[in-house]
Amino acid sequence: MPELHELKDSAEVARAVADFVSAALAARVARSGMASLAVSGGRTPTRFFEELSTRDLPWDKIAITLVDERWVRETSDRSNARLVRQHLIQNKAAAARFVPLANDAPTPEDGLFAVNEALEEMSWPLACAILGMGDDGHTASFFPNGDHLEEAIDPDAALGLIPMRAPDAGEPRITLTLPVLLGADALALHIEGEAKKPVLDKALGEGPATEMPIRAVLRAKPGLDIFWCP
Ligand SMILES: O=C1O[C@H](COP(=O)(O)O)[C@@H](O)[C@H](O)[C@H]1O
Repeated sequence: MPELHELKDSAEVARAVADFVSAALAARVARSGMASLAVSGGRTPTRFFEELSTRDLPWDKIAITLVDERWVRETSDRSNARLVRQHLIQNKAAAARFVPLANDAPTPEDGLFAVNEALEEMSWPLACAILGMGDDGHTASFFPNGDHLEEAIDPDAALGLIPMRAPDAGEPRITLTLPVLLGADALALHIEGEAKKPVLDKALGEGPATEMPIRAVLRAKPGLDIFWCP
């Protein structure tokens, strides 16, 4: 069963997730001298990003990337990188190195090589990864009916980063794959709002992971920490 942390409100969740991330980053820097964090985009993480950005951490030894990205320019308000720059790479965390998952190439396929090269400069495996979840049960860019979904949620996936297109994904996407996320020292799911609880309950039930891809994570990591508030 997952470890469900039910918090009062968004501010409490932000503090709890920031505590979780800070502990993982501090432990890894103490052990290895540097650490990497992968965060989600979307609407949920803003407050958590702002809280984390104020924490006393050795930010100059920390690299931050995303678990997934929409293939748009950073000027777009759909850009997850834009969200990270505006709300996380601020305050004390301004000293961290941010490695975006998108570039100016016209498609994720065209940009993949350069993104992989940039990611290689980070320390691996991740010290921490924070996932979100959409109302359709997608996480990262593991979308139902995604053209590379089966490859992305294969625990033995050969690639760590792959493009993804799906009918409900909006833009073309790029996403870290399941084994990269599972390899993190600390992995958690951060969700907020009454509407997400029944989605989570359904995901914890039976059914194919391709229908609700968050199941791939819940099943591979049964003790997953889940942070939620109404
Ligand atoms: O498109 C995305 O959506 C999910 C969930 O976002 P939310 O707006 O419901 O919080 C997010 O985790 C993912 O990173 C993002 O690309």
